[in-house]
Amino acid sequence: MTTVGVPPLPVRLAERYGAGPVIGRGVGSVVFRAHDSLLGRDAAVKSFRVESDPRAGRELSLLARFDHPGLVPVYDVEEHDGRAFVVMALLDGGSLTDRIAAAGGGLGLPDALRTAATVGGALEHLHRAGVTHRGVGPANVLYDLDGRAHLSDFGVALVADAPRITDTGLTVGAAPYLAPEQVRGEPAGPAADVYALALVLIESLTGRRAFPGDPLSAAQARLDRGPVLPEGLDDDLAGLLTAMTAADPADRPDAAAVSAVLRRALVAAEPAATTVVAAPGLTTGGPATRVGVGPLAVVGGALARGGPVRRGAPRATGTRGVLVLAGLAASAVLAGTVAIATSGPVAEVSADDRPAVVAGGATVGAPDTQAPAIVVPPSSEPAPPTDEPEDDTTTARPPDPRTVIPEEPVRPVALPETTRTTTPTRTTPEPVEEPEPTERAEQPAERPAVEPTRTQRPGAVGQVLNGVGGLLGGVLGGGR
Ligand SMILES: Nc1ncnc2c1ncn2[C@@H]1O[C@H](COP(=O)(O)OP(=O)(O)OP(=O)(O)O)[C@@H](O)[C@H]1O
Repeated sequence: MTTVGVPPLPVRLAERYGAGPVIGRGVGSVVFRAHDSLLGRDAAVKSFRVESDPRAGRELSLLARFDHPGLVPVYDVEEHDGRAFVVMALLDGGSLTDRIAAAGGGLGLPDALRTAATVGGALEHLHRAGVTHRGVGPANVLYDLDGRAHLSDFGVALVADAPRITDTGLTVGAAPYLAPEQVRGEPAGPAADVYALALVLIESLTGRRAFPGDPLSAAQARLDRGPVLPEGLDDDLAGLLTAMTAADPADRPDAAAVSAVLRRALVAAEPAATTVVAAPGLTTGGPATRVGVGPLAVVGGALARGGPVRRGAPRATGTRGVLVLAGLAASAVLAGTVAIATSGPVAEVSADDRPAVVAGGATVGAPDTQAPAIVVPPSSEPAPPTDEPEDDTTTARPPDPRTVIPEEPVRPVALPETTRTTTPTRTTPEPVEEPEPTERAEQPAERPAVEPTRTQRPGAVGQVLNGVGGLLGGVLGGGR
């Protein structure tokens, strides 16, 4: 068995785990297969560099305390010689990225909701423990062989919370899923995870990024407007996605409220899967039919019934946004990942406008008070594609036994006052027939179901982007 590129396991782990081949690589990390000789099962080991610091070990040991069905189970951890080793369950079912790619035009509504509800529950668990994930994205949603979704990489988020460990090569956010406040370089709390989950759900439903295009224009777009929602969504789901992607993090529902609504939407959608074929962009095929999730009884302006939500309200862009985006450009964010890394000077900024991009490419200070650092990742080889069974969501089938059916009656979900008073802005006339795409970058295989009609104005950020765009050439990838 070849173990090329696998860092040597610390003695204690080596006594129990036999290292196997590399499964994949992230930004500054390697994941490899291992065999647990004690329990006679395979596992996955993720290794990444951390400060050689007693705190690293202590922070890592907290990982194994997280126990939630929506999180990747962590079996063991150790810090040795400046490297962290996280032994976790081997999830051989591929990632949500793989599933979306295999489905071609988006997952069916039940499948998309099931995954989103699971991730929402995992986020609720993490947030209650005071941990913000900061890396929510399809690549970090892994499936076991029974098809259950698990949010991975939460350990990295935890370790990244330790200021002294943050100076190392840890990923703190996947560019395509960053919330506006992260793009602007403002503190990123749990609301950023909620925002990212909304983008993940939209992508799951449509098969396309909510903000397509290269990382720079995608970053700029989310400062200007909300995402375009999939066509045919029930008003409740559209309202939920609108609330989750509110420009102001304080206006977003928390993960608990989100997962409650998603679970109920899933319960309503499951039986529908036996009879309803969704509209284009929501399933892999079939005649267009409106997709509903049933009466969710969600209160609050953004979530209440009352007409489909199509947003696109212009958003103010501050100086920080300019600086962070400039950092994004200048640092050539390979594979669309915004990362803290160990090498490469990037940019220097004033303390007043600190987007957490500092010379040397490392971030200083607690991530909760800093923006993602922008650097060239030391290693970002794409993980090999994983064979993933394609979901046939158009096939009639009984309700999925994995669905969590809440026993309590449907209850209103309280949202922040500010959310309730949010007035969604329509940007798309209804009904939409054969809309002409307005965003041409990163062309999807098929025409988006709904396109914004608002023309983006470059503004300050755009000017910066225009200025640095030439430097980038074809370096920037599409992100994870
Ligand atoms: N528990 C696991 N079981 C099976 N495969 C895994 C597991 N954890 C990660 N992988 C796979 O290993 C590869 C690298 O994962 P890793 O978490 O290091 O990178 P990433 O999440 O893509 O990026 P980053 O860590 O930089 O955010 C990915 O293809 C991922 O699907």
